[in-house]
Amino acid sequence: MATSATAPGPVRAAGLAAEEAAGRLRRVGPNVLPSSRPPAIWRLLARQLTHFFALLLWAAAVLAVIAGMPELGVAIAVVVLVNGVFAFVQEYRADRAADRLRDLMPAAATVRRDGHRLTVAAADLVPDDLVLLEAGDRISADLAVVEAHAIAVDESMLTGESVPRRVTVDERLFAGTYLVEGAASAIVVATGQQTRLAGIAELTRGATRPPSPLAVRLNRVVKVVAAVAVAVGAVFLGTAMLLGAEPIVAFLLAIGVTVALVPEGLLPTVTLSLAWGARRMAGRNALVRRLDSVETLGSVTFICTDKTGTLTRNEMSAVEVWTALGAATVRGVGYQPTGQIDTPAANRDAVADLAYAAVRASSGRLSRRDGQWQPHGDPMEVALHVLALRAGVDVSARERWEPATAIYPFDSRRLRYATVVADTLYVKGAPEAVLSRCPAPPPDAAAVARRMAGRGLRVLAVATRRGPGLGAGPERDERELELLGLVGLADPPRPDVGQAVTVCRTAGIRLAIVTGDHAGTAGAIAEQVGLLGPDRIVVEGRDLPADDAALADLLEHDGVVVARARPEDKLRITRALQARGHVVAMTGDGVNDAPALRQADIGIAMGASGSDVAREAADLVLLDDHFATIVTAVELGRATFTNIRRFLTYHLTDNVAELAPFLAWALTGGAFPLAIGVLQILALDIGTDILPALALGAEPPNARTLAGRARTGQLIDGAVLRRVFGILGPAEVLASLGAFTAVLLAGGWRWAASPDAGLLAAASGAAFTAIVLGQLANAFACRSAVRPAWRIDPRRNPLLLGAVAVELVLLGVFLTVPPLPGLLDGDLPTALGWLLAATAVPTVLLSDAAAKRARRADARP
Ligand SMILES: Nc1ncnc2c1ncn2[C@@H]1O[C@H](COP(=O)(O)OP(=O)(O)OP(=O)(O)O)[C@@H](O)[C@H]1O
Repeated sequence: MATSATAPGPVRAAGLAAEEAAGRLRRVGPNVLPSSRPPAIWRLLARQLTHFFALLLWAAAVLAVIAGMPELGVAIAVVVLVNGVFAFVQEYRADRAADRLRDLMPAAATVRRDGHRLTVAAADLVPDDLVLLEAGDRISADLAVVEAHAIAVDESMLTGESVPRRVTVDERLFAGTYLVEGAASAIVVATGQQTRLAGIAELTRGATRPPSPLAVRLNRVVKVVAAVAVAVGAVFLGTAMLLGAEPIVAFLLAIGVTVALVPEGLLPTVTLSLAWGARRMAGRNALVRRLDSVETLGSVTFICTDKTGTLTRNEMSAVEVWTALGAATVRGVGYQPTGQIDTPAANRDAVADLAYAAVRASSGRLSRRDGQWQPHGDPMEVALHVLALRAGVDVSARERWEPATAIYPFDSRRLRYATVVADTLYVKGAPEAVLSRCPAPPPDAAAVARRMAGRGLRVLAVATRRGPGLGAGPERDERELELLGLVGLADPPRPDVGQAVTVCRTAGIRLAIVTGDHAGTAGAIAEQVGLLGPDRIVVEGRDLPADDAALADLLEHDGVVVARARPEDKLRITRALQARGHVVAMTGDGVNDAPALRQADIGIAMGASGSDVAREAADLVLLDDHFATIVTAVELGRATFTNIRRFLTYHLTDNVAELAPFLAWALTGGAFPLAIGVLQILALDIGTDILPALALGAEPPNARTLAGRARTGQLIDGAVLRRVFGILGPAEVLASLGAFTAVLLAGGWRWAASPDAGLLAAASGAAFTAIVLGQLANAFACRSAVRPAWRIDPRRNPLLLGAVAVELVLLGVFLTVPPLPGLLDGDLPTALGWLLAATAVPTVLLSDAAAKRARRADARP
């Protein structure tokens, strides 16, 4: 490994003065890329009005006007316009929601200013700032390297080259790339528009995103329904011609029917409902990076979580120290450097030496600013600094006299971190990774480490080596070590993890801990939070079964702990579970976790800790790093998925009710009059139906959301189709055609006769009213797939109450406000018509409840 270091000059080492930085920021402006201006609104709208389908409809509208049916022409035009505007508004809002999500997680950078290490917003970087980088960091400006410790950068986003490039002092690092190995400090040479990335961003702007898998699936649904609509149109055309209608009139009516039945509004409604889901998740600290992850989250069946920070608080404190001279107990509060170390006097110096060595082999520090102690970097390393201060070691002073000459940063292969200071090497790391490099470790060291881990402590071994010739790289230097002792760090479990684990178990979601930590530590924490399964399986990464099927078998025992897992183990585990049909959520925070995060159905990274590389590869970022937040996100994902099914069920039922009159008319060869016309269908589709469908998309999660297994995959499955075509649709058809026929018969109509226009309009008004009222009842029925509508508290979805109120007002308008009744061919129903139309409500509610009851009875053993 190439290692080079030149100590930065005295001015550079302290970084810019804060005042100077602020002045420069005012002069050169913030370090942001020119924002990619969204395309003009009129352009987006125009796109919705001119796609292939819309153009066909425009042509049909013109034809209709020419053929002397202006009301049909206008109606078709209204459909195109309303659908276009509707799709535009929803897409626009969903895009906005996605933008806001991005803004929630601003990029940060670590700099040195006035000699202090600070975290600043990447946008505040200015030329000549001294930036401190560690493996996993995103590079936020163009930089010149002044100090390099075995660094490599991933420049694939700029050059397409996927092999990381080794970089040494004086070379350039470019904004938008990632440091994937080592540690470095570098000076900012260009920010914002001046960076190389800005030039490239200019080129790629306007590139279109590929459609998401969900969009592809939904498009399929829309296509199937559209095909049905076209078929119905064709049957209609044939029948009309057989009955002697003029071909052009028949043709246009057929187009009208087809238009009416195609659910163009479906896709945007789904998108909006995903955006709602994403917004709710963001409100609960779960940030999805793509909208369709909302839906995938709902179908997660297996969660692999790590430990530190997710199950535990990531508030480490060194509580035990062991040296060859004896044990020590550390007492103190949080990061307060005051505290006490209980140990025999003879051991004090050994403990102090160990603590100093541990801090030197770290980069995390505690520093004092404005009278406050503040942690910087890895909380575990900060805890070691606290330990050193409690042992009475003035680390900062000694560090100033003894600067590091080489650093071998921690990586998940070596499991060690080492620093060379002149003729001394300081090392800390996982006990087995350090003890194996000590020729003569104290005989009981390994046993002590195991005992500490068994109590749930994270254990580090600290060692040193003295002598000339150091600085030749970790492989050469990290040998013949002399063990200084062990440190046990406590990191208490988060309080509400236990509950979240229980929720997962009721939701049929399997769990596993996949951690880089020691088996003893991980097993103890798993036990404490109730995650360890009844079989108490704790296995190390290297002992995992070589065969993927056997690996999946092992993990299917719920609550398995995989300790000392390497990044490649995470990738294998993900693949093996996916091959079993699991939808896998996998957490990761390190640079090397990126492949596993990409492979997982839901890759989860941490917003508070963890690397930028992992966040970039993830689908979900936990702002609070908390395991319970994963469970919340899954719950909201399921709720969103259920809502999409709810309004699909609602919408398709309406289509059945709209189709039936045409089928009845066509199948009887016109002997049974057409109960509703094309314009009435349009009034239903783009009038009364829209708001309740949207309101169903906002149904809040309920107690049942997380009870039982996830329903994966299909939005429209057998259950939805049975409900639509077997229960809800027929109930509405029965009520509407029943009302229609009864009004006709009461008005003196006989089979195969043409009813007079007034009677037909009154009967048609009754049929129309029945469908609207049936849909009203249907909206409440669709709120649950298992409970009768009247068992669900209506106040839980006030939007729906508002939506049905509007629906009723619209019904009144369509029936009474001229010229609408004349245009729609539907008059105010007669008293009998009203009465029968009103039966749609109990018909829909009761048949739905009966079906739900029957299904429940079936489900019982
Ligand atoms: N900064 C460090 N310096 C030295 N050793 C470390 C450091 N961080 C971790 N280790 C050692 O490496 C082991 C693995 O750590 P790593 O951070 O890879 O685990 P992880 O998978 O992130 O753990 P978790 O699941 O707890 O988040 C630890 O148990 C510890 O012994």
